[in-house]
Amino acid sequence: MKLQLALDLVNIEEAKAVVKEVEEFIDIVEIGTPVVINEGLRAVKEIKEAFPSLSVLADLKIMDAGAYEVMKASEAGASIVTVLGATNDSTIKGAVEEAKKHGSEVLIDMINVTDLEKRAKEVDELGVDYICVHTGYDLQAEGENPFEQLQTIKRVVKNAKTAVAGGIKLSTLPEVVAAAPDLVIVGGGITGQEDKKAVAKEMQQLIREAATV
Ligand SMILES: O=C([C@H](O)CO)[C@H](O)[C@H](O)COP(=O)(O)O
Repeated sequence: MKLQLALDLVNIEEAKAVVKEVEEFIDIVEIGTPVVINEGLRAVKEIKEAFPSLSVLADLKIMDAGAYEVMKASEAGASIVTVLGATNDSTIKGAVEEAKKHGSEVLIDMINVTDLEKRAKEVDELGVDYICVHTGYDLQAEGENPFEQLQTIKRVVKNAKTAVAGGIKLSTLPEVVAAAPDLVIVGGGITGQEDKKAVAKEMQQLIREAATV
């Protein structure tokens, strides 16, 4: 089980400062969609150059032009690129094929997919690397979380790795790790804390303990 730090509400310099603080406790740095909108793929490139031992995920939330956008993100240094599960199979297949050429991976974000079980089974047959349940900011604000959805994908996904994102905090992490996803994605649960290092350290500990049970 890996820990991914999601950086969403920062510029490149702020992103570097946060990663520097917690780098020893995380496996993957996510350049979040708002950062890509503000800074472009330069953010992926600069973070990868500054922290070569960490994997970088580009949260492009691709909906079309899968191959082209995966190519650009991979060239910038992304090891993982996100594509929306709500899009069509052609876009996903194009993204997967292109990622293979670059040695990168595709994470399918199932945000707002209405029939999660059906779509997860379909997407799982397309050779994707990760299937991720995700409660976005706007639904988090309405009190939703991705924990029940995680149980669903754990039950039906047979090939891909599973991931979970959306408002995960230190207090809710035990419930998440108990479901044994392959990847736990945390943004505000680390970046919004005063002592980011201490929180990231505790999160890594919980994840490691769960992996040895
Ligand atoms: O993908 C995300 C969101 O859509 C904004 O881009 C976040 O990275 C993801 O939700 C994780 O962040 P937190 O919810 O703050 O943990």
